[in-house]
Amino acid sequence: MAALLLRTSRGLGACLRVATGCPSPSSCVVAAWSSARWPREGAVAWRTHAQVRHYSSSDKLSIDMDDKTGVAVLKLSNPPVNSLSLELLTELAIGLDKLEMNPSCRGVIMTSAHPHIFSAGLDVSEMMGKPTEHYREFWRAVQEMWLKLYGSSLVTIAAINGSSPAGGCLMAMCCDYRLMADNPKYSIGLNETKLGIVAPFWFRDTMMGVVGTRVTERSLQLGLMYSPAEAVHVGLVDRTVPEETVFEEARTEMARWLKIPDHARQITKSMMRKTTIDHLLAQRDSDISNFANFISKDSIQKSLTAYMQALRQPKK
Ligand SMILES: CCCCCCC/C=C/C(=O)SCCNC(=O)CCNC(=O)[C@H](O)C(C)(C)COP(=O)(O)OP(=O)(O)OC[C@H]1O[C@@H](n2cnc3c(N)ncnc32)[C@H](O)[C@@H]1OP(=O)(O)O
Repeated sequence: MAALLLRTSRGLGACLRVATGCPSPSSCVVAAWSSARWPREGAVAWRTHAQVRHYSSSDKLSIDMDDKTGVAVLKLSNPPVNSLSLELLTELAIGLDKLEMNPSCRGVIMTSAHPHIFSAGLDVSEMMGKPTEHYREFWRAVQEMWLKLYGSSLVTIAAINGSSPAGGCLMAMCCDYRLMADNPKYSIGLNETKLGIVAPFWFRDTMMGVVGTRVTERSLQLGLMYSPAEAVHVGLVDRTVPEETVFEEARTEMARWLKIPDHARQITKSMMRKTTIDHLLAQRDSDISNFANFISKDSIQKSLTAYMQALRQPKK
């Protein structure tokens, strides 16, 4: 059974389907894993160094897979602030898919190649002054990235080595465990309301799964950004570590998680996340339409413009 599960794993959906004997992807967890886009041969350059394989199809993302340990390191590398553009989101989904399909991969550490910023969240320029079709395509890519990361059957650990607002916080919350550099200058949280926009239900559900209903309600309404210490206090981050040790601590934590038999951990993870994933899958198209309608409104475009202008002002 264990071997069968491991060999057939294609994200949490397949994992629970095999475990429960459910034949129909549509009635199970993650039906939307797109095999049509997998593998994208030709777009991916492979380099081999001993047991570490590097692959990426973009300079905005690097993925190093160590066949010996079964651990991949996924580094966001989209200067200046690792904002999640359509291109980066697409590469992330493809990269996660690739790791999911790699039988020697058991865990992923997600981190940033840039010091001080984990990710600034969604690229606001993708949500401003564009045609509706672009908004639809962008939002589908945001959903896809979330489905792949939140629905991953691998152990996922966020090594948060800098600030992580909004979509950056969402990515970290999708992971199984979060370590953050203890630098008080950094902050993390879902600050959408401060931009005059509203985090959708699946952002909310992801946060509720991490910190519970009350903290989520307060955090979302006020668009709260937490310092690393505060984030630990509310449970948004599991622990803080000295800045220079974030990555090594993530490796040590990963080793702990990998001691658990994959099939048991995967089925448990799937059980915990199934309802949330199903919720988005059932409403995927209407969620895209909602986003495109909402973001196209003049009042929302004005809010985003004002927010970006304020961001460009010299910092006090
Ligand atoms: C039904 C409707 C649903 C709608 C839901 C939408 C959900 C949205 C989710 C999101 O993720 S929205 C994005 C929210 N992100 C933020 O609010 C972060 C804003 N950025 C910052 O707070 C800071 O930039 C930083 C990340 C803390 C880094 O600070 P630092 O001082 O190091 O750099 P800056 O000088 O501020 O920025 C450099 C450069 O980058 C631009 N920039 C920053 N963030 C973004 C971004 N998210 N998207 C696009 N561009 C960004 C910033 O404007 C600067 O540009 P230039 O001035 O150099 O041109």
